[in-house]
Amino acid sequence: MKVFINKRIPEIGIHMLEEAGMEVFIPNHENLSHEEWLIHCQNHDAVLSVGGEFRYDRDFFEHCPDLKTIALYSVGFDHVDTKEASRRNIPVGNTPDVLSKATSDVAFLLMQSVARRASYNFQKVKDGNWGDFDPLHALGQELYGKTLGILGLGRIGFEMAKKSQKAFDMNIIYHNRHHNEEAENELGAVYVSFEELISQSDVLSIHANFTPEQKDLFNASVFEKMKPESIFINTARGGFQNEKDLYEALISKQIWGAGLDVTQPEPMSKESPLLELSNVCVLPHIGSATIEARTGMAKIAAENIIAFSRGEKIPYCVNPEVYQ
Ligand SMILES: NC(=O)c1ccc[n+]([C@@H]2O[C@H](COP(=O)([O-])OP(=O)(O)OC[C@H]3O[C@@H](n4cnc5c(N)ncnc54)[C@H](O)[C@@H]3O)[C@@H](O)[C@H]2O)c1
Ligand SMILES: O=C(O)[C@H](O)CO
Repeated sequence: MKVFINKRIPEIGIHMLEEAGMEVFIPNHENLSHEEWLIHCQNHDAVLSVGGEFRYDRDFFEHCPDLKTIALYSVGFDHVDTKEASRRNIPVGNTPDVLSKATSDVAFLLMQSVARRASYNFQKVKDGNWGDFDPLHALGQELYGKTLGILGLGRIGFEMAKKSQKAFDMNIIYHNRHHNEEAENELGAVYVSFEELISQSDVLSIHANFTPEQKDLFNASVFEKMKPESIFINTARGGFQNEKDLYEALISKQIWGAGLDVTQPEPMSKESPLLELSNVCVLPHIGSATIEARTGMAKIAAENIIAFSRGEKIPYCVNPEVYQ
């Protein structure tokens, strides 16, 4: 099988594919145009797809009739029309679990950074403005015993809830498509409605999978129902937040602060007004950026393609209906 990888991944993944007898092609420059990417997909049996900038939609599939499988180098698959892939008998794989700890670590890091005003204080040091010990200045808030609300309590949400409870004895409430019994039994997590989630959370952290219907779910009407001391965290997808409304909510002190690993669009413009606010911390989509997670992702993506090449079901499949 001929496999196209649009960006270099940890060597282990490439090695596994080559060991299994595949011909692997990786372009020698990374910023592929849409057209270049499409041509490579047309000329290969499988694509190991890194990043979310290329969309696997109906138009894509029409242009690539010979592509047989897609192995995403991500757990999120919001850039793939999975129904269309299934209709064309194309199994699509993702990389769950191996990045749950790393990504939830980033949500946890953002929660603490915002609560203790890390961006603001770091900027002061960089500006040569260390300042005297001041009992009334740069005060953050403590997280102990507060309520963490999770939207989308799946794999990553569970890890975030677990570490927040262990570290800060936080109460966990959540809203999900279905009850998460493990979280209810192990962490005492309480299922609430979306309205209760937004009005009761001291920290609200998004860990749901993004779908187009959820675009701008967090908009002015939601922010105004949140607590004035609440912290908004998003490590899922930037499409969940209306950034203009988020900015308004922050400057009008409807909420206390925001920590984002994902923005809309990505990359965020350096002119974004959100970057001027001292109660905001933005990271450039680094949730899974650890050696361990990225290595695990490379192995899983390779396993998906190898299983496909052997005529087996791919082990991590986001469109299982393709096998029915
Ligand atoms: N920042 C990063 O680098 C990074 C890294 C990994 C994953 N992610 C994002 O995190 C997402 C979650 O990953 P996961 O492995 O935990 O997925 P998961 O499928 O285990 O969990 C997601 C949960 O969200 C729920 N859900 C979806 N929409 C919802 C809604 N509107 N309301 C309530 N619940 C909803 C689902 O039922 C599911 O239980 C991914 O889809 C991806 O977009 C980001
Ligand atoms: O969905 C994912 O896995 C991330 O966004 C990339 O690591």
